[in-house]
Amino acid sequence: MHGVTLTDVIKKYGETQVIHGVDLEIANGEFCVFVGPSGCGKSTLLRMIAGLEETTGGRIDIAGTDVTHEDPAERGVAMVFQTYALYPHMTVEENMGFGLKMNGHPKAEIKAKVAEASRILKLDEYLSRKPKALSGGQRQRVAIGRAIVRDPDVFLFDEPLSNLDAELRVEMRVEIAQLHKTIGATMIYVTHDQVEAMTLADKIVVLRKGYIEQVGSPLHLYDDPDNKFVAGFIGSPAMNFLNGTVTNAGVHVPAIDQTIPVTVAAMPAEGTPVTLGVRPQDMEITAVGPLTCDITEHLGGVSYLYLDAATGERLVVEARESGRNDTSGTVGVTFDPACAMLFDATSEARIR
Ligand SMILES: Nc1ncnc2c1ncn2[C@@H]1O[C@H](COP(=O)(O)OP(=O)(O)OP(=O)(O)O)[C@@H](O)[C@H]1O
Repeated sequence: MHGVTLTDVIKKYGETQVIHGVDLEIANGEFCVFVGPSGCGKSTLLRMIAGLEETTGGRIDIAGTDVTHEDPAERGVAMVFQTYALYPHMTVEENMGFGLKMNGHPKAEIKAKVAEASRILKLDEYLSRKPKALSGGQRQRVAIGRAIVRDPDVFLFDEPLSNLDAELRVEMRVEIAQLHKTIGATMIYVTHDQVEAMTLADKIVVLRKGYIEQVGSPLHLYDDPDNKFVAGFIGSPAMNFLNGTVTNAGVHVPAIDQTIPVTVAAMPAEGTPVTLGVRPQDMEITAVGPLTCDITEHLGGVSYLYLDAATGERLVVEARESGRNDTSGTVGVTFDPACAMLFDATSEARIR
């Protein structure tokens, strides 16, 4: 396999360990997204693959070669950063070709490679402009172009869209997906935006506190999360979690004053506290129940209803916009018990 392999990779800053023995295989040509909350170690792991951070323990292989202690330039990777770091006094064309020029590549070859990158990224009409005469999205395309001309085995992206406004983010997200389709290279992409992760990734790696929580395709993580953390992180709005207790009829959930006939193979003993998880999309509002509607957000096609329970727990329900989501007074919720997931109240592991 000629992708990227991490074997028991560890990072320490002095006495502080921030990456705790990560094992991961990224196949050749795969689009892999590292996702997780701030401080979970995504950027550190990416920078270790790039060779910008020293690896304290374990091994990193790229394209079949152990690169753990190689210089960044020897690894066959190209990185695109959040800040584009373009040279302000150079044109787009010069910016894209600069790395190759420094490495002594012949002029004709540089011109051809820049032309090819410019064609892929639709930058032809901007080649003679300076960065200050470009929009944020165009600048980021130049930064990507600078990576493309180096023809790397692996592209590394560190939150490349986080400086762009919402509309441009969506546009560039689609362009990056197209780029991956066009050139088919292995790409590793760091973001804390789960929508970016869901839409771009072949494979998502969910990180938390320097550990991998779960690895899988976007839909696999959405449909079959291993624990409450992954279930809550993947999916928007986030999954609802409610406290419950196992009874002989299923799981009693005080917040909604219902016993849900959940069937899992490994049902804990009666009386065991558990957490019940149901996605906002899987719930429906009913006319009668113990929940108070706090706020309704109308998004056009759908609306989100924020409900308060007497237990202090909150729920979000996604409703199809009908123009008559009358939510004055109290309401209830209903859902197919087959949609509900159960988690251990203490360890937060999924109970299947
Ligand atoms: N030079 C350093 N010295 C000590 N600790 C560090 C250093 N750099 C990063 N860390 C710690 O390593 C952990 C991982 O940081 P990292 O930047 O990789 O997180 P991240 O997931 O990329 O977060 P963010 O989304 O906020 O960028 C954090 O707890 C951070 O405080």
